[in-house]
Amino acid sequence: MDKGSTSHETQRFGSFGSFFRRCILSILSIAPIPNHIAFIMDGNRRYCKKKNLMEGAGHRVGFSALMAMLRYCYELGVKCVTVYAFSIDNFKRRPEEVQSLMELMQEKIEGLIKEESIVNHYGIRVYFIGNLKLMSKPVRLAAEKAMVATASNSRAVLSICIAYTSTDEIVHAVQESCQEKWDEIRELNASGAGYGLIELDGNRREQGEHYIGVADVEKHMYMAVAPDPDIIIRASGETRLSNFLLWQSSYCLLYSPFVLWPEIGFQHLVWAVLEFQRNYFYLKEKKKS
Ligand SMILES: CC(C)=CCC/C(C)=C/CC/C(C)=C/COP(=O)(O)OP(=O)(O)O
Repeated sequence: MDKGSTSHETQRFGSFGSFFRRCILSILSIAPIPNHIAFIMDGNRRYCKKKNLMEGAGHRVGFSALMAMLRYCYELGVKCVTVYAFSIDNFKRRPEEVQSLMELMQEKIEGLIKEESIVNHYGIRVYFIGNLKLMSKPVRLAAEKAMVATASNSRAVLSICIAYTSTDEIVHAVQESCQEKWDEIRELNASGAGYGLIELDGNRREQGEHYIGVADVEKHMYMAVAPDPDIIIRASGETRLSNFLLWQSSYCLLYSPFVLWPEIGFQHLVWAVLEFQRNYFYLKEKKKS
């Protein structure tokens, strides 16, 4: 078991933690459980200031909070968890801060695939989502290694968004869709079938009609590895999405507890899930209409 998660939990619940948690999780399981929860881990630097810690310590405690949260989610039966770990905009921070985050990330990603890690304990397949070539080489290599090492895990999914923004994801998916269509057209023309833009998919189209549909773009999204999230939990009370899962969050519940990410706990997950359950049938109807 990940040491970080154990200490985080012990601080919160003491020795009754595990039993108490299991009771609550069983009660919650009576109603529908969200399939996919996404987290915006906001407030790590503010935590550092609040506790007078050295710069960077907040992100370390934040990682422990994440490990504990993953455990609660997977014990509850949530199949997919997504976390916003590093946005493309975060590259604008001071070089020392970016460097320190890269080092932390490399260390923690390497830790994720160790035998005793939470990932192996729960059979989690890990995906790194985003424009990975923007990350430092050691982080990119660690991320690729973790994806390969966990590729046969099938009980749950963890998507870690790094060098990610939604707008970048959408632009990338549109570009890929255009490229795919263009390749199809070229192939058809080369085969001598005499097709062109107008008759690519067998239907005649008027000029100005579009060839790229929602499904084409969706298929090329980085986040195509998971269904749309049911809940986004953003720590620190902020209600902005900050360029996170914009395409995927139309029918998703946004829950923003007034707590800094390193201080987030089991109780915040419980409230978010209760809120989801309270809105379950309403949201289901909304998705249909
Ligand atoms: C491998 C892995 C998943 C590592 C994750 C490590 C981790 C907790 C990263 C969080 C990074 C980040 C920029 C959080 C936002 O808080 P902030 O720094 O913007 O703090 P603030 O909101 O107080 O300014």
